[in-house]
Amino acid sequence: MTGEAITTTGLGRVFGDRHAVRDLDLRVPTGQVMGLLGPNGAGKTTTIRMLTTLLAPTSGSARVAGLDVRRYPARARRHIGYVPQEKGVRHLLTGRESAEIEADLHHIPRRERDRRVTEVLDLLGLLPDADRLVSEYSGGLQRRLDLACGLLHRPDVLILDEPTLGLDVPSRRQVWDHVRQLRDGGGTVLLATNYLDEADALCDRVTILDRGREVVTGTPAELKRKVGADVVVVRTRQPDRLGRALAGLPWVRQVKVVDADVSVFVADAPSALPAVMAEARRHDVAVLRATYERPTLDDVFVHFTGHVAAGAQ
Ligand SMILES: Nc1ncnc2c1ncn2[C@@H]1O[C@H](COP(=O)(O)OP(=O)(O)OP(=O)(O)O)[C@@H](O)[C@H]1O
Repeated sequence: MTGEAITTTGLGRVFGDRHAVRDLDLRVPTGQVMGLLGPNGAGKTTTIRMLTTLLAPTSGSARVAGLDVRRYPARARRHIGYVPQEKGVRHLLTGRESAEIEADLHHIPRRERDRRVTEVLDLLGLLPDADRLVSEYSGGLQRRLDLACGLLHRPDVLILDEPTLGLDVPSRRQVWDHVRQLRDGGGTVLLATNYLDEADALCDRVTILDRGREVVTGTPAELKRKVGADVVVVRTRQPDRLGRALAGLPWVRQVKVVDADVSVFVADAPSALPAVMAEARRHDVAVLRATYERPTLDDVFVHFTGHVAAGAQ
């Protein structure tokens, strides 16, 4: 599959007089991980339900793997692996049995089934636990089993709703590693998340939704650049001398001196830091400490939505 794995055009859904999703133009290139971010009620799940053919749009259109989801829902579903927020309870089954049932739902023939089940369990590192009851699984294992089940029919596009909700840090990182592995193997992933560190670590691009509308789309780095500059902060006993030396240099956007700290606003802090240090040396300024700060995706989120993300710790 080449080009765009997911394309929506003016996609919308109304419930009564409430616009859950409005006029959404989403483009997810093949082979990328795309994040859908937004405060609670922003329309992430509604978007995902329309893309996975579970909910009919009230306006616009959506194509997944080149197939219009309204016109060809069954064909589109064959290309989509969907892992919802809450999977059905299957505590009385082993991991392997759960995957087998899922394979049956996809009408995978018996002989092929056993091979595929072993393949996906292996891919997610679940073979050692395959024959234990799911009721004995940790949250992280359960989530990896959900992912495994989403991959059984070898979908081109994987759609995940809050893939690491409620998981501890090591389990979250494991899930991230698996998502990256899928992307590196050529797969496309769309995921909704409330965790901005997750979006930053995992997503090639993100779209922020608010009240059903797209607010902004870009790579995490592009979005951070949109909200502001990086800052190099230098602590020194001669802050005014350093401030004067730096002000007016072409690569310095702004200098602020507060007590012993000189804050230097620049486009890219890691590359500006050595230049700041060189200026300090040239003007005989002794540096006590130098650090830098970059805007985070949390800053981006607040900037564009005016809300703090629900998943922010
Ligand atoms: N079946 C429904 N009937 C009526 N309103 C709905 C329905 N589903 C969603 N909504 C409304 O649509 C809006 C978007 O909801 P949605 O679940 O898509 O948001 P979300 O971004 O996924 O939020 P969360 O992070 O809380 O899951 C909300 O105002 C919600 O109340």
